[in-house]
Amino acid sequence: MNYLNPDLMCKLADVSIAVIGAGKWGQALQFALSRNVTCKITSRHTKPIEHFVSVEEALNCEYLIFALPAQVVRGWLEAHFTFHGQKILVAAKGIEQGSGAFLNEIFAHYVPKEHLSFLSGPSFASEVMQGLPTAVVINSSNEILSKEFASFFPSFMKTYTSKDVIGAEVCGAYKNVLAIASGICDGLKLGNNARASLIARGLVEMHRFGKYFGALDETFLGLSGAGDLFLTASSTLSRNYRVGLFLAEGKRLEDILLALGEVAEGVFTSEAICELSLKHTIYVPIAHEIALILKGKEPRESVRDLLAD
Ligand SMILES: NC(=O)C1=CN([C@@H]2O[C@H](COP(=O)(O)OP(=O)(O)OC[C@H]3O[C@@H](n4cnc5c(N)ncnc54)[C@H](O)[C@@H]3O)[C@@H](O)[C@H]2O)C=CC1
Ligand SMILES: O=C(CO)COP(=O)(O)O
Repeated sequence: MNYLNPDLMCKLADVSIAVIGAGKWGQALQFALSRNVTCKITSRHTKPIEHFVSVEEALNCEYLIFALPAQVVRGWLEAHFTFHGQKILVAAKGIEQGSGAFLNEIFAHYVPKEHLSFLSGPSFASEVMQGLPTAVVINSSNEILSKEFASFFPSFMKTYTSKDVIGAEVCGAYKNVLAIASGICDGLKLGNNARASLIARGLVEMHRFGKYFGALDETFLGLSGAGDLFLTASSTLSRNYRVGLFLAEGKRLEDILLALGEVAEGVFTSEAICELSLKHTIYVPIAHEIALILKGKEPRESVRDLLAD
């Protein structure tokens, strides 16, 4: 039961909101928000979900939550989206392959900054679907927008707000690559010392990368950075961690992704990070080795190279 004040409860009754993307995260967000508001949802394929609507009907809502894989966001916006004042919460985590574009840069072509916010923090969809305690951050240059979206979330999801959009984006995207690395470490049975060292050095690397783009130090110490990294790099609930496990076992990436049946954003973001690090001369040894492993390098060779580095 959510004990919101009566005034807010009245306002919530009138909220017009839709989730774009009915994958694991989209459905989990709809489930959570439905504690407080009537939340519509849409997807490219019709699904037997309550309040499932057409893309057109969803886009007519005042508040939109984008839970699409990061690599398809630009194409989806180009094909479907016209701005007419909607307020946006981007729930995807990733950096676009090829362009190296952050999601805030992609959305900026379609939506003014003051209508844009970004969701970050340690939040497995499967645990949100169970109503387990979760803490997330809503990041926007427009604090009023962040607080509006925060007011829609149920009491089991504690929401913080921050203005460090780029920091949240870097953390959400980079931790997926580090989760693959952690899965490889465990798949090779290198031990707890190795995994802890890898995660710690990964945090340093993610911070170095983020600082280049103007991210704030505290973001890396909080829920968006350390929180989401510790979660994703230490659990088989993480798709990215599982990709790492299976790579260490010698499975082919195509077979891993086919069997996974869900997106593993780190596979695509690792290449984007390497493209950006090359362009801006940023030292990213772990992300570099993950990109090489995804292209076929032997994981044990990468471990030797990282230890020798
Ligand atoms: N699953 C989780 O625990 C969390 C996921 N996220 C992020 O949310 C985003 C979505 O992830 P999930 O929902 O877990 O992935 P998913 O693999 O469960 O679902 C992806 C959805 O996108 C749809 N899709 C794929 N290509 C499309 C296209 N070209 N056009 C339209 N729809 C398309 C698929 O049909 C599917 O419904 C990712 O960026 C992920 O990192 C963030 C936090 C938690
Ligand atoms: O972002 C997530 C948890 O915060 C989900 O991680 P995976 O995409 O690795 O499952």
